[in-house]
Amino acid sequence: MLKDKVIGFIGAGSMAEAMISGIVSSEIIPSENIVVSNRSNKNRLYELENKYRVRGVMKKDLLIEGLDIIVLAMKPKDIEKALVTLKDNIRPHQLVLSVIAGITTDYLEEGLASGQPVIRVMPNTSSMIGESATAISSGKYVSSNHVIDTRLILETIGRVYTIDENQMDVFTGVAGSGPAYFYYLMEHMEKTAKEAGLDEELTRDVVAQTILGAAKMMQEKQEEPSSLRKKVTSPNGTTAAGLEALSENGGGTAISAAIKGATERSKEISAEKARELVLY
Ligand SMILES: NC(=O)C1=CN([C@@H]2O[C@H](COP(=O)(O)OP(=O)(O)OC[C@H]3O[C@@H](n4cnc5c(N)ncnc54)[C@H](OP(=O)(O)O)[C@@H]3O)[C@@H](O)[C@H]2O)C=CC1
Ligand SMILES: O=C(O)[C@@H]1CCC=N1
Repeated sequence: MLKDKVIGFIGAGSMAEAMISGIVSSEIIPSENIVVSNRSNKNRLYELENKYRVRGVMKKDLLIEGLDIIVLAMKPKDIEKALVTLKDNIRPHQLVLSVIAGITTDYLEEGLASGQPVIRVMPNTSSMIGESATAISSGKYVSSNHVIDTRLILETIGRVYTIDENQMDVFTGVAGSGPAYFYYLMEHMEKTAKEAGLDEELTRDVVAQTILGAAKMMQEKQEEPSSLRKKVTSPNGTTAAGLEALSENGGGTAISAAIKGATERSKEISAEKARELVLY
């Protein structure tokens, strides 16, 4: 039973918190069965303990043996050292979920004891409110029960998609990094509206509600975005003028470039790590 399992987050940053927040509010795993750890920032562990009633433990005191599910939630640069410690303590039945961008299941399987079940996961920070778009790809040693448990956990933080691992880089570019593009867009919408005299508090709400409404229209009406866009755009109207300015200023190209840039960075991290493995 999932509620009897102990889940340990190695890494106590924004992504770990976003996932913990979603999991704790769903009560699928009791908060006393959730452990979170880092290497140096004790205050951060106190903060998470107080907010979510989980257990905060410094890395050196973390009993890996006591965990059923281990979530790797550190930056890519820190994974190599983390694997060295894990390899000595991990047991074959323990399931490893990695949310680290660019880190492949091959890399993790290589770095851990042979036959370790590993699932690569790409959530986003909307996990915090149960609205993540999360992808999963299984490694070679994962059973169907591992996938069932993983999906049950991740469904508490939003929608879950099973994809081939070769699509993980672009998924990361679209959905892992995606919220940041919308925040950037919102920053610019807010700034421009404020400069034109719209009330600041009102603007914040209006911008968020406009994006939320557009996203829900896509989900609920199951219509192509281009078709929805056309319905907003009256001939010779305000939207046509707005879209023309957007296109003239490289709006579409900029969005594609953002996704391609993030996708390439994910591929680059995988390649860097694969090279390190060869040298090791
Ligand atoms: N933020 C996001 O939107 C998303 C992030 N991700 C992925 O999640 C991962 C974490 O990102 P994010 O939360 O933003 O990063 P943060 O920098 O906020 O957090 C990283 C955490 O890892 C800890 N850490 C590093 N090495 C170790 C170790 N060996 N043992 C225990 N703790 C360790 C750090 O604390 P200390 O230094 O004290 O050890 C820190 O708490 C990244 O790999 C990223 O690719 C994936 C999807 C979305
Ligand atoms: O910026 C990053 O590398 C991480 C991965 C996806 C979102 N944040």
